[in-house]
This record gives sequence, structure tokens and C-alpha cells, in this order.
Amino acid sequence: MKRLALIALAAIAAWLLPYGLGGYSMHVVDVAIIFAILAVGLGLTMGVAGQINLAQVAFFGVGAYTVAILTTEAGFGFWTAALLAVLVAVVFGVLVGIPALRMQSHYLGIVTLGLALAFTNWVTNAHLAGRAEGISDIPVPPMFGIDLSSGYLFYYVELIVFAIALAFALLVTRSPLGRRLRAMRDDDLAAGALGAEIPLLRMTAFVLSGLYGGLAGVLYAGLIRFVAPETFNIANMFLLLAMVIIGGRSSILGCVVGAVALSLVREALLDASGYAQLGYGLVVVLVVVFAPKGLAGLPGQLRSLLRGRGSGARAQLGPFRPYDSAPPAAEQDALEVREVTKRFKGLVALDGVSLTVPSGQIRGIVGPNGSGKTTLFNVISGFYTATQGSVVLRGREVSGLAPYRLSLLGVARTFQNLRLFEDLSVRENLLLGLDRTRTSWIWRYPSLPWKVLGYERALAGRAEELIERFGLTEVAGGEPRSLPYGIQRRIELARAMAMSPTLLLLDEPAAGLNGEEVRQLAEIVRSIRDSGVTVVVIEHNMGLVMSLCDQVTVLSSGKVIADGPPAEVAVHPDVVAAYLGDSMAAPTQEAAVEEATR
Ligand SMILES: Nc1ncnc2c1ncn2[C@@H]1O[C@H](COP(=O)(O)OP(=O)(O)OP(=O)(O)O)[C@@H](O)[C@H]1O
Repeated sequence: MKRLALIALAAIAAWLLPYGLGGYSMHVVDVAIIFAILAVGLGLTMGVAGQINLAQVAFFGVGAYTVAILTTEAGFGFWTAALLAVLVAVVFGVLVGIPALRMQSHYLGIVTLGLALAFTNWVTNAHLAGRAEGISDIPVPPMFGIDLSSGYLFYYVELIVFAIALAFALLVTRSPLGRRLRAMRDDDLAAGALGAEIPLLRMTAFVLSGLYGGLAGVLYAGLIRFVAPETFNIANMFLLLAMVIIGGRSSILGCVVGAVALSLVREALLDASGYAQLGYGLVVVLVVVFAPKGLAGLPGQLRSLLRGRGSGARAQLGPFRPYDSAPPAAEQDALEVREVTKRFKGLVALDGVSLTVPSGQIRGIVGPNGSGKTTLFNVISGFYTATQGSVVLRGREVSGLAPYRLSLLGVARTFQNLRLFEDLSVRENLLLGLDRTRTSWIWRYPSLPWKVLGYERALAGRAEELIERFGLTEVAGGEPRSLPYGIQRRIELARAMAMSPTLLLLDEPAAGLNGEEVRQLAEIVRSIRDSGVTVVVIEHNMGLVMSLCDQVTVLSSGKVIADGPPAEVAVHPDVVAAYLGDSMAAPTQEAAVEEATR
């Protein structure tokens, strides 16, 4: 209700704004709105999706120049040209995004910067684009007899386009797509394991960038009715970057605030533009150092300062509520690894490994450091492709499938060195696991946005249930980084279970846990098995392995050297010789439990 009132108030203020402004001030506001749309596009690609994009100003130029060329050279009407211009900018976005499929970070920055420079170079030299003089005489956009050559009236067109663009960006960021984009930004491998199609997501980020750049370009062409290369140069790209960084790159509203604020500052410093660039640079450096989340992040920063550091360290886990017992989903074996070999150049990490895990079993994988256990998990979960051999999941050959496909087929995993998304809340980490849609689902964003909101609400309800089951109520709203290790391990397990897997791979789940936490872990894993999920667990804590696992496979130097019930494997001479020695020899079940809970 409060939010609706605020939106209504902002809308009324925006509608009344022209009544209080002179002609020139109105022009400044018109330009500021165009920069705000550009900044939102850049915020989506760079801030939310983490794709370094220095070509946003070129998307802007593509939109503006396409309108200019189509209306003045090809005789198109303004709005037809505008529609085509947005499409061309989106296609340009796809082309610029192609390198992002292969490279990231500063390499991507250099490539996108190169493409932006190539664009400015082309418009400066091409006859079609009017060379350095640019293109003038773009027609006034017709609008039911309303004279849009007036900055006052054009403002209302801009306002409506801006409101729709802003609402769409907010819908994207506050729903499954935005969460996946942010997860990809933080850790693309972990995001892939949770079902995110990384190449498609990267492309989506650049498509959005092209869309917002194109829209801003069309509005610019309609407002100024003249385009020239200097509007789309690197200095303006830098200004745009400064807007997004100062405002707060991952906050869409922050990007808008940054764009409006810097547009006004730029206007005020018009007589000292040489020094202005220096000033922007200085402010950007200060913001990056002291307020990395920009103006939008300041309230949060202040709140955590007031709350005091380390409050998360005192957080408590609640009790785990066991799952209902159910038979395994299928009669077939849950997993079959057939003669898998994995070579890294000269090194043979896995050497003809075969194992079969029946449905509903807890299988332990043990072995000395470097024996290939994690590599085996990486092959099963699609992170690595086996050099030879195959992986079969419930009778279906899945060798070589990408992690997101395997995740949708029911494989969930945790990581040896926890891979929680640190900038997302605990709840959002779980929501990522719960979201089982394909990226192609995003066509619903423009066509059926209410379905997106409905789906998000359904996910939120299921997240609460999961939070309660895993005893995470107290920590659900916080970021994982502030929490003790034991709680982070519990969150990672809950996130894996959010995916409703049939096969759960746990990579050293007890590492770093104290005795009580190991006991609770054993209880949770048993309950997961009893609910019908097959569990494969890599573990160095022998007490836990002996008490928890139905069967144990021992790896040494990439080969299976023993496979069988824990008590038998423990006394197998090859195993004893390989690494376990007396510490594992002939442990009684009781002794093992004792060790596990120590
Ligand atoms: N991406 C990679 N590139 C090159 N070598 C690798 C790669 N991943 C693993 N290895 C090598 O493969 C071997 C097996 O490593 P792996 O991590 O699977 O062992 P592990 O049994 O899980 O060890 P630990 O118990 O220490 O986690 C090691 O020699 C490791 O250095």
C-alpha cells in the first residue's frame, strides 16, 4: 500500500514537472531521461549480469543513426523507423554479446570497447551516416496532431517510455531471471550446476543492453532530430559508466538516480567541462573505494554498521524437520559410471573408473588426497567431459551433457569449498535451487508478466517451507558471507535439496564441522535418503563414512581399488596399504558413530 502511494506520488510529480520548468531546463530533463534509460540498460548488463559492456553508447548510436538514416535516406515514417531501430540495436547487442560466450572480465571489456570504437569510426567516415557532420532534418515524430517538436510535449512521450522500461527492468531484476543473472555474475559454475544456461543468460544480458540502448537512441533522434558522432563517443561512455557506478550498478533505481544526478552536474559544469571529466573520475574512484554498491547501497551499508559487525556470527541454526519416508523414485540403478577415464594433459585423474549406485543408497567415495574423487563428481555433474567412458543416469546415457541439463534431470551437488552466492541472501540462494525453468521461459517477461509474478510468489512459498525444514529461519534474510561455516554448509545442502534431486552428490559435507554438526549432518542425509533420494558422498571423516554409508567405493590414483560394505572395505588390504592404515582398520559400528559425533 505504502509502495503504491509512493509510486502514485512520483507519477503525479513527474506529470506536473514541466509546469515549473523553463524551456532550457526542460531540455536538460529530456536528455537526463534518455541517459537514465541508457543507464538502466547498462545496469542490467554490467551490474546485474556482471558482463563488462563498454559498447552501450554504441547501442545508443545504432538506435539513433538507424532512425536518422531510415527517415532521411529511405523515406520511412518516424515510428516505423523507430521500431526497426530498436530491432537493429538488439541484433547489434547479440553480435557484441557473442564474444561474451568465450571470454569474460577485462578481455570482454576490451572487445566491447573495440566494437564501440569501430562504430564511432564508421559513422565518422561513412557517407551513409553523414560523416563528421552527422545527419540533420530528422522529421518530428507524428502523434495524433500533437506537436512533439516541443520539448515540453516530447517529455510526456519520454516519460511513458521510461516508466515502461523501468517497470520491465524492475520485473526482470526482482524475479527468477534477475536472480539467475546475479548468480551468474557471482559464480557462473555454481549457477550452471543449479540449472542456469550460462551462454543464453549472457546473450540475454546483451539483448537487454541493446534494447535499452536502442530505445534511448530512438528518443534521442526524436528529441534532438540531429545525430553526429561526438554524441556516441568514449567520453560519453565514460559518463554513462560513472552514472551507473555512482548510482549503484546492481540497483536499477540507483542507476536512474546516478543518471539524473550526473546529467544535472554535467549541465552545471558545462563551462568547465575539461575539469568535469577529472571530477567524475575522482568521484568514481571514491565511490568504488568507500561505497562499492554506490548511492543505492549506502542505506544498507549504514544499517550493517549500526547493527555492528559479526552479528551473523551469533546466528543459530534451528532443528531440521525430517522428510516423509518414500520409496526411491525408480527401480533402476540411480547412477552407473562405466569405465570413465579423465586425462588432464599428461595427468590421468580417473583411470577406467566403474561403479553402480542403486536407487535409495548412500554411497561413500573415499580415497587419499588427489585420488580423483572430486574429478569423478565433476564428470558426473557435467563440469568435465570424460576422456573415455560414459555416465548413465537411471538408464539414460548422459555423458557430455552440460551441468544445467543434468541439474534439470535431477542431479544436485554441493562443493568442497562452499559455493554459495555471497551477494544474494540465503533465501535467494534457495530460490535459485527451487527455480526449475529453462531460460527460454523468459519470453513470458514481455508477453505474460503477471505469470512471472505468480510463479515468483509460488517459489517464495516453497522457499519458506524449505527454510523452516532446514532450520534456517533466523538467517534467511542475511547474506551467507556473514554466517558461521556450519550454517553455510547447511544452506548449501538445503539449496541442493531445493532442486528436488533424484541423485545428490555431496563433496566433503562434513569439512569444517564440529562434532554436533556432523551428527546433525548424518541425521539429515539419512532423512534425505529415506525420502527416496540417492546420495553419493565424498568424505574424509571416516567415522561418518562408516556410520552413514550403505556401501563405500575407494579410489586410489584414479582407480577403484575396493568397493563394498564399509566394514569389509575398511579391512581390505589394498585399502589399508593405499592410505587408510590403522585409522580405518576394522572399526566397529559403535566406534565409528562415536568418532563421527566427537
Ligand atoms: N582442472 C584440472 N586440471 C588439471 N589437473 C586437475 C584438474 N582437476 C583435478 N586435477 C588433478 O587431478 C587429480 C585428482 O584431483 P581431485 O581433485 O579429483 O582429487 P580428490 O581425490 O578430490 O582430492 P582431495 O581429497 O584433495 O579433494 C589431482 O592430481 C589434481 O591435481
